[in-house]
Amino acid sequence: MRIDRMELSNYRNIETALMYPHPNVNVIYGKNAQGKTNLLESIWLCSGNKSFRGAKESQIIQFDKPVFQIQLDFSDRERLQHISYIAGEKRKVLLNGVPLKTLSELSGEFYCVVFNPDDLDIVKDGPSCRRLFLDTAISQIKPIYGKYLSQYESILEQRNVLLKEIRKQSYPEDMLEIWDVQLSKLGTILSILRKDYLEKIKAVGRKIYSGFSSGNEQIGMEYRSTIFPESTELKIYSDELIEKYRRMLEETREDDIRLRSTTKGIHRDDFEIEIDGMSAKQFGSQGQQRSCAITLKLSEAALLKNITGEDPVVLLDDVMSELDQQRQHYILNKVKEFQVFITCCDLLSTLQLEEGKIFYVEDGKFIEKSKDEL
Ligand SMILES: Nc1ncnc2c1ncn2[C@@H]1O[C@H](COP(=O)(O)OP(=O)(O)OP(=O)(O)O)[C@@H](O)[C@H]1O
Repeated sequence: MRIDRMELSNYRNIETALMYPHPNVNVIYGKNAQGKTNLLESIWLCSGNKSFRGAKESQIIQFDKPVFQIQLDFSDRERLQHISYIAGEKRKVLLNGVPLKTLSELSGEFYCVVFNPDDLDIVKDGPSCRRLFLDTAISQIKPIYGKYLSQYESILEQRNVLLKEIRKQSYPEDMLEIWDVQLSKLGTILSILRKDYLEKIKAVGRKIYSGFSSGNEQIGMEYRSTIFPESTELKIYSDELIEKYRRMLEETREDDIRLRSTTKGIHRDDFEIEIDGMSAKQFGSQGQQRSCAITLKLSEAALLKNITGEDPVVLLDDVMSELDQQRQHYILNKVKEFQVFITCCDLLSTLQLEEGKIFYVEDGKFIEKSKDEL
C-alpha cells in the first residue's frame, strides 16, 4: 500500500500542503512544533482510527477555520483509490467518490501502523500497556477477537460488582459460578489467541531486532499468563483448558471477595520482552528499549501484511532520538518492504538517508529537499 499523493488544508498548523511521497522512505525533517506529527496524524486518520493523540476533530481544524480536508490518493495491490476526508460541523468521508456511513469503513481499505513516543510505554510501563498493544494489534487482523474481548470485559465487570455484593453479604457466593464459566470460556480463547500472536511477533521481531543491533543482540518475548503458568499449553481450545481456568477462579475466590476484584485472568496477564535473556524493562538502555518498541511496531506491520496481503503504511514519529548511528541507519535504509514516513529533528540523522525523499517542514509548510540543499 502506497500513498501516491496527498493534499491537506486547514489541518492544525498546515494551511495547505501538497506532497508526492516516495514509495519507500520519506523523512519529514524540521524543528520542534513545525507540523511533522500533524502530517502523520492526518495519514493515520485515513486508516479509520481516531487521532493517536486523542484529539477530537474539532481540535484538529485550524484555529478560526470552518473545516479541515485531507485528500489521499493511494494504491494497493489491485487499484488506485482515493479518500476524501472533510470534517467541520459535520464529517464527510468519501472512498472513491462513495460516501461512507462510518469512519471504521476505512479500516479495511487503508492500513497503517504508527509508532509514537508514547509507545515506549509498551516496554517501559506496566502490563496494561502491553495488553493494549496485543489487544489492538490482534483486533485489527481478527475482528472476532475484539468482540470476545468486549464480552469478557463486560462479564468481568458484572463479576466484580457481584464480588462487592457478596462481600456485603447481600448475595451467596455460589452466584459467581455462572460468571466463572463464561469468563473461563472467553478467557481461554483470548489467552490462546494472544499467545499465538505473540509467537508470530517473536519470530518476525527476532529478524528485525537483529538488523537493528547488527546481529549483536537477540530479542525474546514470553507470554505470562496468570492462569496458565506453562504458557506452552496454550495451543488448542479444549474443555480441559477451560476447566483449568474455571478452577483457578474458584481457588482465588476467597481473595477475590476480600479484594472485591477478580485477581486472575487475562485482564492481569502480561508479556515479557527480553534482550539476550534479560528483561528489557529492568535492564535495557534507552536505545535498546526504543529499539524493542519499534521492533514490535514493525513486526505488527509485517504480520498485517502476511494476513491481509497488503503492506501497511508505517508512520514513525520521533524514532531517531536515543538511537546510535547504526540503528538510525537501519531504520532509514533497511525497512524497505513498506512505505515509511519518519519524522526527525536532527539533520545528521536525515543525512544518512540513502534512497527516498526528504521533506523539510517549517511553520506548516512542506518543501521537498535534496540532501545537498539541507
Ligand atoms: N488546531 C490547530 N490549529 C493551528 N495550529 C495548531 C492546531 N493544533 C496544533 N497546532 C500547532 O501545531 C504545532 C505542532 O505541530 P506538531 O505537533 O506537528 O509539531 P512537530 O513538528 O511534530 O514537533 P516536535 O518535533 O516538537 O514533536 C504547534 O505549533 C501547535 O500550536
